[in-house]
Amino acid sequence: MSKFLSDYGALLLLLSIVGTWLTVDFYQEREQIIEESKKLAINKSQLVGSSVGELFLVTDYVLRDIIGRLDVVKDLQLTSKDNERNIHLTAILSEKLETVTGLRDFAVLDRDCRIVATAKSPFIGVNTGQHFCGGVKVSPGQSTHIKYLSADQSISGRSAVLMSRILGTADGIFLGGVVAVVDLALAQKWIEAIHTEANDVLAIMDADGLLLANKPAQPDAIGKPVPVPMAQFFYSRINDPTSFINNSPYDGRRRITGVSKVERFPFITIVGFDYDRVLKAWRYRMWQFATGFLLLCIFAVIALRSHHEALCQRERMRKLATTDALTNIANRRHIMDIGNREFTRARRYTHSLSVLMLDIDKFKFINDRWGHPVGDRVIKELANLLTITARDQDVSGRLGGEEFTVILPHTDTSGAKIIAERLRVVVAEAQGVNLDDNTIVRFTASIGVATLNVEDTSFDMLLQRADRALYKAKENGRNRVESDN
Ligand SMILES: Nc1nc2c(ncn2[C@@H]2O[C@H](COP(=O)(O)OP(=O)(O)OP(=O)(O)O)[C@@H](O)[C@H]2O)c(=O)[nH]1
Repeated sequence: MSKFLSDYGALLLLLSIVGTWLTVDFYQEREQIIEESKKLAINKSQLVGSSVGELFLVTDYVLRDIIGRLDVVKDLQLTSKDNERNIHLTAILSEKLETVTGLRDFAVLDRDCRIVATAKSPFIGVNTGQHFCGGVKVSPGQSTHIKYLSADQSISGRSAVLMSRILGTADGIFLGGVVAVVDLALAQKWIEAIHTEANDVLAIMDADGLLLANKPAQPDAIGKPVPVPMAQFFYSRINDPTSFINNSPYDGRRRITGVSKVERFPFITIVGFDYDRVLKAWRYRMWQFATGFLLLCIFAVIALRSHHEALCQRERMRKLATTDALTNIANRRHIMDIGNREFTRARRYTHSLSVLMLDIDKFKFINDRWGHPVGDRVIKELANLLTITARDQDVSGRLGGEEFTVILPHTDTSGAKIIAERLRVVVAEAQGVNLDDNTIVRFTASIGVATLNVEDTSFDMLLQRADRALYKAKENGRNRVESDN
């Protein structure tokens, strides 16, 4: 596994970088979509607000117009007996009522807040009991007041928004005024006509936090306080339009909500976009990418694993083909390949090249005395000694039986003899092979040395000369080094 990681770590790292980059990119895109939706929700709430404002602006103009036509002394002290003036006033109010859609009635109030004339309703003489009545100080000159009236507060028994334009003296004494009764059903109808996507919401709230109209319609909630978190955006607490993500207090759905004040009038408009719908396309794309990326990762890991397996298999085959099974050093074919390559190179670049031929002395005796398995152990031990004694650039191999060779690149005769002698000593002085009965089988080796000369036409020839030198070493008493040069 660790080899797999080290071989393919770069690719896996690249995959994790791409994965991280995709995650960050998707996260940023999601944030951007939410931010844009927040802005859009604010814009839409302002748009709704400006339409609401327009309705009240028109009403306000009409109220101003009516108040301009009033005779403060006569009209605001009118009694039901003053029939002629009453008819005249009713005519004005009725005519004006025609000009604005969504108004239920107009009423003129006297200084005691009693209705002295109306366009339609029969409530003459009734005290409206508005908040500016009852001797409280009002603004000097004309001022506008808006108030939601629930069905049980209303003299008509129907909920409405009262828009009043009143007159005050310079000392703030209420002189009377005109009231427009705005039909909330119209606001509800009007808000329902605004296009919304599935699960989006629209709402209008008054300055006291009461719900005036909403989409989808919830008649039971109209005129009641809006629950948190919308309620925290009561008129007096916000100035600038604001947006947030919340779970609706009505249906529990998560929404991106924009809230803004209606300009000049005490209303708040709320627009909520369904969170899931806003992010639907993004989520779809994210899952597409995530699935694609996951499949790519799985595919990459499978492909890399099989590639890795193939490489390991090839490496195993190569080792099997080039390594001697008993000793784990180069086998005859491999050492001959290396020898041929070194021979060509030495010839071409006129380097020196030497070979050693080793043979365990009296090996037949070892086999006969202790058996073949012990003989094998001796062969393995010699291979081990060769490996640890040879220099990095030297290559040892087993030619067969108890015969070994060591190829010494860039090594002349004297150097080769020194190495051979060192090897001979190492073998002769080695611990030997320790048997179960504590018998120690020691052994020696004879070594033939040959160094490349001009007459050698192949590596094989060089090896034959080393073999001749080995034969000489055997003849001269074994456990010795002889050279053919
Ligand atoms: N245990 C074991 N013996 C082997 C292997 N290959 C060859 N032999 C034996 O090695 C012995 C080689 O002996 P010889 O070539 O006669 O020479 P020697 O006894 O080593 O005598 P000198 O080389 O003259 O010192 C033979 O008995 C072979 O059977 C092997 O892989 N394992």
